[in-house]
Amino acid sequence: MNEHDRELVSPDADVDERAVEGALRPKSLDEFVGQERVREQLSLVLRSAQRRGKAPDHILMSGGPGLGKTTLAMIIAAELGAPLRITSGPAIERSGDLAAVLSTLHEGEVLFLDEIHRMARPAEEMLYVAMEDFRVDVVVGKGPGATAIPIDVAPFTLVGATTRAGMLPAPLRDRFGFVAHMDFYRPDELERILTRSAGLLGAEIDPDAAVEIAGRSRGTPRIANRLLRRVRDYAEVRADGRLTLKIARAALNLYEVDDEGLDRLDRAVLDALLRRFRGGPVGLSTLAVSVGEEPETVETVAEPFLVRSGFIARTPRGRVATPQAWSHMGVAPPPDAAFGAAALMEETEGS
Ligand SMILES: Nc1ncnc2c1ncn2[C@@H]1O[C@H](COP(=O)(O)OP(=O)(O)OP(=O)(O)O)[C@@H](O)[C@H]1O
Repeated sequence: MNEHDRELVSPDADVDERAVEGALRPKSLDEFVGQERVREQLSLVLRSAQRRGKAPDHILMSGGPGLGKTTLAMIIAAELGAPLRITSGPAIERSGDLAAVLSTLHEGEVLFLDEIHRMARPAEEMLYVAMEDFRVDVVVGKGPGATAIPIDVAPFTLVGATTRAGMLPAPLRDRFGFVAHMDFYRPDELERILTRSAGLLGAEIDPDAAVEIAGRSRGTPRIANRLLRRVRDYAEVRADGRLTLKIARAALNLYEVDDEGLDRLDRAVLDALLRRFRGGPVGLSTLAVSVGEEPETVETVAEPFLVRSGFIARTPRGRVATPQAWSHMGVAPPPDAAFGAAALMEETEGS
């Protein structure tokens, strides 16, 4: 499996793709599809702050990649009519990097800090103070002669994004006034996103083609938009440019993304688990060797979605196929296998 194959259903994006995505981003809360609860809560937070004429509380967004965190941060700034500064945890290696950003913020500015859980520890402590007291203490000198020089920070709103809210230290988490949990999208929401995106790309899409693409998009707008672009390419080269159900199916079958959104690696893992290991339990390394991949690749790339969608269960004795896996792959389970999986899952839940 090469990188290119994998990109199609990966929730992550590289720089080039992010540039393409820019054109498809909703610009206001009204245009933002789905995540109803988050939208409503956020709209209240923003409106009440505007009424009071103050910068809103700091906002934390948690959820997987490609669910719209960056898009929402841009929308927050736009709704407030405030400038937006974007940085990320990995870009802040020292507290000085953060001090440079904080000390140059303008009043009311929105600071978007992506992957906030990956920020260096000393910077994290500086951020607590800035969030609460709008001040940074810059330490000058070393050893006993070191002094902290306080610098005022203009009142700002921090919008932090993380794929792992659990990894944030409690003092940091507690300084956010509002936490938005971003969920995976329902198929009907993805259909709306696809129809809107097709319009922006200047392509005509039939409703049943949108349903088809949505079903294979793993609940993630980024993947939906990516599959849409591939189907559009196919429609332009092999047909008259219209995105019909037939074209959508043909294109996605060509790219080997099946009707559950599984790609070649996902299916290879399931196939080995079912046929070679009779549905498991089997250890991760053994399973990985049998599909010619590193255990880490199977664990981080294929497994999360297979587990999330209920094809694989992790048990103390190894990976086990669920009845859904047998039926999706069209393989008849040996008499003891399906029940073995159910029993092991119960064992896990009970333990
Ligand atoms: N609710 C939505 N409605 C319409 N389009 C959306 C929505 N959410 C995301 N998108 C689209 O999906 C793509 C990815 O969104 P975005 O970059 O905001 O995700 P992200 O959660 O910030 O991902 P990452 O964590 O990888 O940065 C963008 O093109 C965006 O326009």
